[in-house]
Amino acid sequence: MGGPMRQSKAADSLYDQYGAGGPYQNAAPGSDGGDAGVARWLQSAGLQHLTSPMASAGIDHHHLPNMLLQDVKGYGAQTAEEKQRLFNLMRDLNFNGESTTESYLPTAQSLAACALGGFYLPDIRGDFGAGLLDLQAMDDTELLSEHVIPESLGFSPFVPDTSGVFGNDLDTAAASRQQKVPAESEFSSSLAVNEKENNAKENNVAKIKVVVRKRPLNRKELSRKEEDIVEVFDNAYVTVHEPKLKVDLTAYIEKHEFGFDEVLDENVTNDEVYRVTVEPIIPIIFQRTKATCFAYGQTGSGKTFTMQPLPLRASEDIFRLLHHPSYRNQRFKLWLSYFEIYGGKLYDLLSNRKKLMMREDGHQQVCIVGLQEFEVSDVQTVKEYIEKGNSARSTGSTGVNEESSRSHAILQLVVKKHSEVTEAKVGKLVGKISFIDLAGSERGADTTDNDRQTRIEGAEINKSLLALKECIRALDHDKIHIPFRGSKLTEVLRNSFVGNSRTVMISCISPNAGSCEHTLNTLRYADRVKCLSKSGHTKKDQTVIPFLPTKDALPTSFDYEDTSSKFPEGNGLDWGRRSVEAGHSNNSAVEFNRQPPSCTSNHSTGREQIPSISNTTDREKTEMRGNSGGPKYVPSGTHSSIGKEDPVHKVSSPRRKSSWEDKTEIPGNRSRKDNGIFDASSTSSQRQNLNSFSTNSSNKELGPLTDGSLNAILEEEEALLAAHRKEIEDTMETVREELKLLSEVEQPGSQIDNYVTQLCFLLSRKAAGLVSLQARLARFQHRLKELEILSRKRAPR
Ligand SMILES: Nc1ncnc2c1ncn2[C@@H]1O[C@H](COP(=O)(O)OP(=O)(O)OP(=O)(O)O)[C@@H](O)[C@H]1O
Repeated sequence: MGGPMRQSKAADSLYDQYGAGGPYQNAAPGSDGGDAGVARWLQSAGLQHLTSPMASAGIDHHHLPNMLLQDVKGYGAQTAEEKQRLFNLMRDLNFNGESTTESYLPTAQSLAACALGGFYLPDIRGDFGAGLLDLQAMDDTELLSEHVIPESLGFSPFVPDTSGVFGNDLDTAAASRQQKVPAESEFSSSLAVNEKENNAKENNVAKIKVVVRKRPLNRKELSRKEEDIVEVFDNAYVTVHEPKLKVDLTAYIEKHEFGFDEVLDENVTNDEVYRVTVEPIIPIIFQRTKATCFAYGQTGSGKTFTMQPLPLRASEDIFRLLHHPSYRNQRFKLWLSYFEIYGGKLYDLLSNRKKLMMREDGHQQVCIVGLQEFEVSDVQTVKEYIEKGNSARSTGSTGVNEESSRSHAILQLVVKKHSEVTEAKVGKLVGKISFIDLAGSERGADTTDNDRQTRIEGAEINKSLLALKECIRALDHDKIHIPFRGSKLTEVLRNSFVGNSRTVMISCISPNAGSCEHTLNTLRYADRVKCLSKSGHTKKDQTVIPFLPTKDALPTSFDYEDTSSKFPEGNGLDWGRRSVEAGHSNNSAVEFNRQPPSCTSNHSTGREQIPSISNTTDREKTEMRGNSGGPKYVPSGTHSSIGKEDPVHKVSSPRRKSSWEDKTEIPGNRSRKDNGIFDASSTSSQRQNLNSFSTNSSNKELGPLTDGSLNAILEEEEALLAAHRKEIEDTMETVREELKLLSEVEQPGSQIDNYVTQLCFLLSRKAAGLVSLQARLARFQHRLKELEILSRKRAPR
């Protein structure tokens, strides 16, 4: 990288300026101009005030590195800007005079000093050599440690071009930069601009962004005349009007308000979703960032609908950047992989669902052994891989969604830098983005319903969603310990979360009254992710304002009259408290009134600024309405949904999800409920489970199917299968030996005694193997029974 050519060119140009022909003729490094020369260098960098302490120690350019140690020695560069100038100066020295003596290598001390001062300049790193000043690489061994030409970053098509050199060939720009040494004022101002740009880039993309997307009412909901109870306003707030019944059967509305970074209503297109979620992250993927975008929400709320277009859009923009003059000479390539986590196990969706193993290397880097990565160089290929992967996903049918995801699907786009000579596969990670389509959040309910397999699936999903939330929260609080080991999902994502990371959570919600409880749970989950965030603003589920119906209102009807003006906030809360005291059994009201004050008081309005890059995308818009085939939004009717339970969640056996196109509603799902398969008890037990996702949820609320027992059962299952496989192999080996023995004994003159002894040995071996497998099987059966008893204890029928 950079290579001797570049250095000698730079050295020549610097020598022209500082040495032979330049204004500082006597100051050529290594020359006897020595002290005066160093003083002039410092002056040229606006650091003349640093010369006096040096003078007493005898000025020598070898002392320059020590000047970074002001924290230790009490002199030298004091501010980040001074340090930056000093570094630039030393870099220039390195190009020029130092080549005649020894190269400057920063000492551990100077590095530490930089770290202490919070000083990190990516554009300096490369000039000192690969990774030498790469402080980020210290806690992130996986990332690229080679020099990525930094100048390019300012010219990203995603960042407004203020430099005026956008579009110039990189080499030309670099060469002109090397030849031109700016005058002092120019130097300082360009430095300031760079610093500002870097800060702006950092700040524009929040570390964690929580976005809510509401889908329109679907055909089935419309035909049932379900109410739309979700109201979005100001693109940042969402109100859920929860229909409720009092003990005397009069209807009222509880209003729950939340605020997030973005709230997208039912009219928002997938294109706009991309713009506010993933698009701002793409340029920083090229700046050694690992990003994660995931969709969370109940089944049928639109996670897959939302997630599926995103990787394709992202790859379009990544390709655009790869071909941009800034990057096209960098030998960057894009790689794609797609796998799913199903029942705590990993499967490669692009490799016939090959089972994958997760391993941790010595540097605690998680490797997915056997995962196929494919190099992609155009959008069409990306699309084909995504379609292939989608068709291999495990899905089942729920009452809400005919093709419901039963797994977490993870699609990763990885930018790697390849060296000139090595084979194709080898490349250093520059940055990556993972897209995760999570399984339906209500799957935790499956821990007590359905068959055993579905319960285990549900428990695993439940556990992983809680673990994910815990990890995100820990990350946002810069906690040292991130509980990655909480689940397979978080373990797999570990690499994406450490170091320079960005996370976008898209919470998908359904608008219909029947999904109210799930919608609230989703919003509370999202709120928990953001609520305690020091960077996040969250207008919390802040009021419980009962709508008291007029006398002639039917007990089962409600409307959306905004009661906040009639009832001051305090009244709502008081009412809520009274309802608890009066033994009101509604969990939501109780839950709400237990909200920690820290959350409810956090009403900051500061929203993150997402740089607008819409002028850079002239792609066809994918309209959510119209060409998507999805249902059109229709204003809610007046028919009541109070008392209706949430649609069914029974799942069918796994099938493949054949979705690239939108899916259509299957009316048949409803009749299953009508047939009485899904009775009230199942719904109430679901509700019981759903409460474990509530605001105050913690892992212990998962009940008996939590970490210990679930992990144990999954491990035992794994061990049983492995033992069975080994038993088959051993048996086959024994059978081969038996066949050989038989053929030998049939030979004329064979020893029958020998045959008897050997057969005896082989049969005992076979029997021992079978007994051992039977014992393991019995143990496993026992564990399953225990699990079943625990589940039933938890949700008595
Ligand atoms: N914003 C939207 N606009 C139009 N249709 C939508 C929207 N969101 C979802 N849909 C439609 O709703 C149905 C369910 O969506 P989807 O499969 O994305 O749900 P999901 O949350 O992924 O469910 P599961 O967790 O069960 O997989 C699909 O037919 C989809 O086309």
